[in-house]
Amino acid sequence: MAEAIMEGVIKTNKWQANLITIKNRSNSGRLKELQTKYGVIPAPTIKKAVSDAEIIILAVKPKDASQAVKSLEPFIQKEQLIISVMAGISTGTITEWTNNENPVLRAMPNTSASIGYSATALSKGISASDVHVQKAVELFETIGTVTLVPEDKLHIVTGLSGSGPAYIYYIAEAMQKAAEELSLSHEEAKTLISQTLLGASLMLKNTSESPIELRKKVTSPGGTTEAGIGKLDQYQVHDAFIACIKKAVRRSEELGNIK
Ligand SMILES: NC(=O)C1=CN([C@@H]2O[C@H](COP(=O)(O)OP(=O)(O)OC[C@H]3O[C@@H](n4cnc5c(N)ncnc54)[C@H](OP(=O)(O)O)[C@@H]3O)[C@@H](O)[C@H]2O)C=CC1
Ligand SMILES: O=C(O)[C@@H]1CCC=N1
Repeated sequence: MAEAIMEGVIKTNKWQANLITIKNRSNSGRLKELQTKYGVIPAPTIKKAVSDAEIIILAVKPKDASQAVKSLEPFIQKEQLIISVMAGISTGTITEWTNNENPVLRAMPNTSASIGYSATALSKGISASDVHVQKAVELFETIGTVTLVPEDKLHIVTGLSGSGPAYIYYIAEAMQKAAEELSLSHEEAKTLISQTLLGASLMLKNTSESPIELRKKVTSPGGTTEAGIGKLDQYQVHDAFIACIKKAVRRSEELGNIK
């Protein structure tokens, strides 16, 4: 996720790559690769990574979060803005782990950040001000849209739009498999599927019509769409998607209980 954010941000030319410092746990080859690809600067130590930063972005897996965030504690300076993209983990927990009163915000972007199309939601912790929120909005608007939500809604956002690209890729995988089984070439199928998803997405975004209205327009009585959707209904795909999102939301809540 950190790569998707840095790729998107650098592409806009609003943020210089050589002002972005990166640090991971142990994979130095990966840091070198990112340096070569984007011109960002690997930090040899956590101290170096943190000390001069205006904004610290936390993007480790929730299972590693406690150890990673606590390791920053000795080096964090007053006024540094901390932004976490970690699923589930609250601003309150991050404040506890860093043992200071620094402003903490949470962002839930998605991997479409790498091409400037993230749907990011932002929430602020109690020590963050509107000025901090504005700074984060400016940052995340370089990689897509930003929606401000109260922190207790971030679990929902995580299950919906944080994980969301994967649900769409799951559908795309099935469409691709069907097309190839039915003898379209890989490239023919890919072009048709990606443009279909893009067009449908732009229709949702740019018209005032609801998904159900748009779907009805495609569905001629007695036609192919009706036959196809009948099969989806038979497999209860609609209900399965609702269950999928609710399950992902619950998982975000569980991740938030990590100590
Ligand atoms: N992937 C996604 O679509 C999204 C992910 N997120 C959130 O982003 C976070 C990262 O997810 P993702 O990018 O998929 O995970 P990755 O496994 O790809 O990246 C995690 C990174 O954390 C580093 N790391 C682990 N422990 C430490 C530590 N103690 N100190 C410094 N660095 C450490 C790892 O370094 P090393 O490789 O050296 O171990 C690795 O570079 C998660 O919290 C997730 O919830 C949010 C929105 C979307
Ligand atoms: O799968 C995950 O836990 C992360 C959070 C949202 C998307 N990926």
